Amino acid sequence: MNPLNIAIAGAGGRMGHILIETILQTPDARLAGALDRAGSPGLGADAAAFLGQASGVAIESDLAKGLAGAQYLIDFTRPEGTLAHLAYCAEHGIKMIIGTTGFDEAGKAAIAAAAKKTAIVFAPNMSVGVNVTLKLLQQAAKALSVGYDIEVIEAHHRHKVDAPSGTALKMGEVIADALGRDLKQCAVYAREGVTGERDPSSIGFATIRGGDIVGDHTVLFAGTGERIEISHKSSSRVTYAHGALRAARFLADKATGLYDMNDVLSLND
Ligand SMILES: NC(=O)C1=CN([C@@H]2O[C@H](COP(=O)(O)OP(=O)(O)OC[C@H]3O[C@@H](n4cnc5c(N)ncnc54)[C@H](OP(=O)(O)O)[C@@H]3O)[C@@H](O)[C@H]2O)C=CC1
Ligand SMILES: O=C(O)C1=N[C@H](C(=O)O)C[C@H](O)C1
Repeated sequence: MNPLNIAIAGAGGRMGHILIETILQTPDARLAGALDRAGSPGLGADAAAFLGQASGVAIESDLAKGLAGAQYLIDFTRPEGTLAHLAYCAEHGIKMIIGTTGFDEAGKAAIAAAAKKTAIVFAPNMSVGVNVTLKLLQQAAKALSVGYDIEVIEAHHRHKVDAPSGTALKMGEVIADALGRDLKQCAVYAREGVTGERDPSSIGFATIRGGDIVGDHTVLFAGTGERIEISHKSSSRVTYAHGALRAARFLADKATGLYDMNDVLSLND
């Protein structure tokens, strides 16, 4: 069996490290390249140096060098980095697995456009558990559509730069869709001062940042006389890395198209 030749963007980042470690332990995958942004301190070093190992793959900022032997690019970086990689991958038919969060509408549109030229899985959370939780939320929202106030609470490590998390926003979208609401119209992202009473049609978001929290998400359905909480807690980033590799395997027979983890995990209704 030919291995999946995978390059990693953000090779020096938290997700980059766990992805490189996971690929080196995965028989059907081969580390085929490693990228980081120009100016990154790790450029030129072996991509597995942080493990005390030699992978034979140096970290590059030049996309042509870093992607020369790659069929897939797994990208967990920042929107501006992903969008630069996207243009190159679309042009060269390199399939992408995009885990980066924090895109604006124009960024999401650019990903959809690139998927006409190459195959892409784009998902704010690649863990199996979160994607199953999204299904539970869909069901709960339909059953609790009247008389329950909905609040999404997320907590992440002190280094996270975007808020609310991509996963929290996805949870809000899934719930809003199930209720026939538009998240853009009903989301409340912050409260301070005299806010007035809660609008029952709103979906509230609360963000906590601190320490080394990998990623916790809870959706609270608060009714009269009872509360339902649906929670997912990540204790290791390895679950995201395994999801990203499942996404790469899923793309093996796809030439173009935009997919999400529902497609990868066969969770579509
Ligand atoms: N979909 C999912 O399942 C998950 C998604 N994420 C998302 O993945 C992203 C990365 O998270 P994490 O690994 O914790 O972040 P880190 O900050 O640890 O890593 C980001 C990496 O991307 C590099 N980078 C930053 N800017 C650019 C750029 N403009 N071009 C190229 N590379 C760049 C950084 O380089 P340098 O350090 O030199 O700046 C670093 O190597 C976030 O958006 C996060 O929300 C995270 C976990 C799971
Ligand atoms: O930045 C992180 O760490 C994470 N980001 C993703 C998000 O924004 O939802 C996924 C996970 O929660 C970890």
